[in-house]
Amino acid sequence: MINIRDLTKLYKERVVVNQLNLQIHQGELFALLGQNGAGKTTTIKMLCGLLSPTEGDATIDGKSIVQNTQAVKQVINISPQETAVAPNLTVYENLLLFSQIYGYEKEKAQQQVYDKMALFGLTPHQHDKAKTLSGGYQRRLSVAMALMSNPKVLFLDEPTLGMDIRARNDVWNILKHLKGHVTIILTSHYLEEIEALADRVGIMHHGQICALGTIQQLISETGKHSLEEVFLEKTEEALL
Ligand SMILES: Nc1ncnc2c1ncn2[C@@H]1O[C@H](COP(=O)(O)OP(=O)(O)OP(=O)(O)O)[C@@H](O)[C@H]1O
Repeated sequence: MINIRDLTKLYKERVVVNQLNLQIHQGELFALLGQNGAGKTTTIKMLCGLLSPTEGDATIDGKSIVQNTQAVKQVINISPQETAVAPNLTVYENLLLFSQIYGYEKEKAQQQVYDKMALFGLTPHQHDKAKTLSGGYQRRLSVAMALMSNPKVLFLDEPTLGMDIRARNDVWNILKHLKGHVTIILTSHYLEEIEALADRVGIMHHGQICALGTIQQLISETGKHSLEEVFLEKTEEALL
């Protein structure tokens, strides 16, 4: 579904993503894990067509992110780190706007909005302006909006940042429902989130994937006891 080949990004002379090679399968929930600055968001932005790679390419559903960015944008969607809701529109209006942007007829659009509000527990807040929602509810709305286009591939950059335990649990349950139907690439610093959701994990360090596999594989390959121990070993810096 996603085939990344030698994907590279330089900011001035600084290499931020370094000849990344990775395949992500259809319907898989793939977690990208890495320290601050490892290159996760930059990778996601390139895959979404928001940033041009310096070198390399990737195909999504057979379409090149370099040659065919518009076609890629038709099959993907993203819930970015910075929540992308229109602050002065209500929950209902935000969702309806997105549904209509994606070209759904009014009746179909309204039905989609009601479905997504129910799925995300947003119905009681449908008349609230987005700016009055708590951070956790804004994230829920942002993820719901990303699903309005019924994407084949969904990128979620730290989807549960700032959510309380129940809100996080609700989003996890939604993502578990989507697994197998939508290919999901998720970044998160919460290891328990990755343990709960991910089919496979890629640990990113200095712009490269330094470990790849299921959590069980990573644990048994390294002889460690937990994903946290694996992560700490793989991202350890040499002491000067
Ligand atoms: N527009 C930019 N210009 C210059 N450097 C940038 C730019 N955007 C990101 N960087 C740098 O690229 C590196 C990788 O950033 P990126 O946001 O991809 O990391 P990340 O793994 O997503 O980190 P985090 O976990 O903190 O979100 C960082 O050192 C960052 O400072």
